[in-house]
Amino acid sequence: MMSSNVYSVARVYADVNKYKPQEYWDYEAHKIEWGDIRNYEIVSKIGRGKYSEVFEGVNVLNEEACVIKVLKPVKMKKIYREVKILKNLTGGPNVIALLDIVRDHKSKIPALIFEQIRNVDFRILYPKFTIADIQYYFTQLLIALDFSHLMGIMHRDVKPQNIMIDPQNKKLRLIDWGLAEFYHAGMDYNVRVASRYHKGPELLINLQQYDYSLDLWSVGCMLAAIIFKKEYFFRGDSNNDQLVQIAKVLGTKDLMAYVDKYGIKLSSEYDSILGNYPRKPWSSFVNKENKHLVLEEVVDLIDKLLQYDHQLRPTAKETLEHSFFQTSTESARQL
Ligand SMILES: Nc1ncnc2c1ncn2[C@@H]1O[C@H](COP(=O)(O)OP(=O)(O)OP(=O)(O)O)[C@@H](O)[C@H]1O
Repeated sequence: MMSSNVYSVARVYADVNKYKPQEYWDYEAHKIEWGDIRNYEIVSKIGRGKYSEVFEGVNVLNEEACVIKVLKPVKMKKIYREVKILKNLTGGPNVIALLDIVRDHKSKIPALIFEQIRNVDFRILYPKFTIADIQYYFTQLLIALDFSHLMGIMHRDVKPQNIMIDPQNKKLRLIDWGLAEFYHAGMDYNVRVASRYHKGPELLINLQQYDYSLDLWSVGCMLAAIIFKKEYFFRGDSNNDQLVQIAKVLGTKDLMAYVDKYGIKLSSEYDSILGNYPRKPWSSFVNKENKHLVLEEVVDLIDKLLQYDHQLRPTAKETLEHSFFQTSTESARQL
């Protein structure tokens, strides 16, 4: 919904959809061209998400492996949105490629056919990362995000589970565009997006005019988790507690300044739980296990990404230009 009170607009790519033809972003008008379901066979089950069941499959025409994402019954509008966004982004760097869309004759249940990535689970992969691996894979992720933002699309669910990495081929693909949305300046968006540990403060304070910078918060959460060797960096046990966990690190004072800057009134549910937390220095997270990863430059980048104020976070492109990605492991200094 377009708001009559515009209080926040993206610093970059704010007008891209304004200059694209309506059929680019008007996903409800999109007509799906259905492929032939007989071209695909299920091989085995890989995963189950909130919105789908995912299988490894094969294209029987060319014997090529693929992934079959069978959608659970949700609003057709959400399916149209995911398909339109995938069609707009397929072929872009490090974005999962949508190969076909089919549906079951009887049930009419749709399935999306994707390229298959030989993913290694992040709980196995990330703990083994060297600084060079972190630089390489975050570069690949940021390239995908900058491309998607340039195309007027926020992902809104960046998290390890949605980043497929095939370490043998050093291939990274950003998947699951099911929560992604077109950005229109001045639009009020639903804050019930992203998964809890990667939700930006804007979502938790109910600031609806958020933008691409939401994805950079999630990137910051992932980077901090890997560098400081925690499975998740902010781990709340409810949405409200998620903001408390953030405030325990970034402090309550800056949170209040953020809320005031955009004229947001904090929900009274926070009154009793937010406390008066001081800012924690990043050095307090350093320990024996992680200190070889905690370089000055990467801490500076984490500090810039994990800012309450979404407008102050670096963009995907600015992040790519950060000195961390120019640092060689030999010359780097630990914090
Ligand atoms: N192209 C792919 N290659 C390899 N594995 C994939 C691919 N696409 C999906 N998967 C696997 O299937 C899981 C679920 O896929 P996806 O995230 O698209 O579905 P979802 O229903 O939206 O999930 P969620 O509810 O977790 O957001 C992924 O986390 C991943 O493990």
